[in-house]
Amino acid sequence: MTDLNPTRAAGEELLAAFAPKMGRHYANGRNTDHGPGEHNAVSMLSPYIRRRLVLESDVVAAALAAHGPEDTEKFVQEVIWRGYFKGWLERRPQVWASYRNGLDADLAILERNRRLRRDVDRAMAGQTGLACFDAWATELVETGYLHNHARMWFASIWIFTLGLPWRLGADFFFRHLLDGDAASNTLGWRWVAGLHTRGKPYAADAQNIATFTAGRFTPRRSELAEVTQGLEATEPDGLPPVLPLRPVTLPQPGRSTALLITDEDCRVEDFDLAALDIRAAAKLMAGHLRSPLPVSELVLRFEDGALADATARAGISTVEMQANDPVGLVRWAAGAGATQIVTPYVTRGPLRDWLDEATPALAKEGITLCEWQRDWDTAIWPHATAGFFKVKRNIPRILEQMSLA
Ligand SMILES: Cc1cc2nc3c(=O)[nH]c(=O)nc-3n(C[C@H](O)[C@H](O)[C@H](O)COP(=O)(O)OP(=O)(O)OC[C@H]3O[C@@H](n4cnc5c(N)ncnc54)[C@H](O)[C@@H]3O)c2cc1C
Repeated sequence: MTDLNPTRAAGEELLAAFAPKMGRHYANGRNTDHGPGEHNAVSMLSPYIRRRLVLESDVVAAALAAHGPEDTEKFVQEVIWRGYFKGWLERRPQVWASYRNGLDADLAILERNRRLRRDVDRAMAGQTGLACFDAWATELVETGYLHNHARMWFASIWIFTLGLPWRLGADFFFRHLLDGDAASNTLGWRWVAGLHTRGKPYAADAQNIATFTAGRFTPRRSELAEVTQGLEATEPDGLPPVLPLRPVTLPQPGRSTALLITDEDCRVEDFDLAALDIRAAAKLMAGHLRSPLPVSELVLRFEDGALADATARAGISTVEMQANDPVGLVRWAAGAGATQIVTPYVTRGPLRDWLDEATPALAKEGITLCEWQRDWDTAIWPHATAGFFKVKRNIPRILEQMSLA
């Protein structure tokens, strides 16, 4: 994974190479984790899709063109899971806020509790003595990727066998995954913990691990906790209510504009740049916001490369900006005489939090934050109010809306 090139061209090459496998090959083989360097039954497109170097709609179109709707059902569903999770978090932003607050509290406890500190450090260093878990911790740190099944097993063992706080595990993932995404990661962990589909925690099973690692790992049953209950009791009030989608201010043609390119969406060339009076443009490095702890160099380098590639494709010269003090954003835009900052829609997560912090200061300067939205998101998000089933039921309609059916 470390040799992945963070460009649209490299993502599209990977997409073309995997397209022949998006049908039955994927459906039959996707659950097996063959280990680092051998992840051939899954696409490994996630770092590209996460940054929209490759679009979900292009991935789905390639699958359908190569195999037709029946054979690609599973693959298309998996791609749509991402949109489901993103929409779900857009509609329940309280869950993101409580994750971040809870993480701060967990990190404060870690400072005081030496035993917990030792156990968490051992888990992250791959030194628990449980061979499969230790190998996945090492793979994650060294490559920035884990197979989906390994993510499920790892999270389950972290929570139920090692008894460690789930948010510290989610944070460990978020700091190291090249595809790290606030929605997929937070909700993936919550799902394993039994907090998303409440009362249905995911149990890592010894036989299942042996089967789906093709015998690379054969943990004993006694080494893994028997999971009888999830973490629902830690959230006795249940899930917060579904909120309406955040209203979006669209860019206005002709207004003096500061263009912001972030790794939320690295294909600004898809939008109508020519309609804008662009006075300044910046690529914003925000990967370090993922966590209060240091974020992996692999992640930061991938972001840097993706932003350089995005800027080159947009054909616009940019300054580089670090997402530090949000007032810096205001100064930059005001200094360029901009009355609107334009960027592709920024979903719930660390970058959104940072932009929200800047919003009052922007308003004081008379600068509006405007966003472009993608049809893919607007097609899925209205259905992302409950379980995945509701979205799944609507997949034919979503594909039709996207002219993909
Ligand atoms: C605890 C946990 C944490 C996770 N954290 C992240 C994360 O931070 N970022 C992330 O992109 N995915 C996350 N996932 C989902 C999934 O594991 C990855 O998207 C997938 O493993 C990426 O590998 P791939 O590109 O080879 O997937 P493929 O199987 O080839 O799937 C194609 C694409 O579909 C999407 N996708 C597939 N499965 C899922 C899923 N279960 N949920 C959401 N999208 C999916 C991804 O964009 C992926 O690139 C997490 C899952 C779990 C259980």
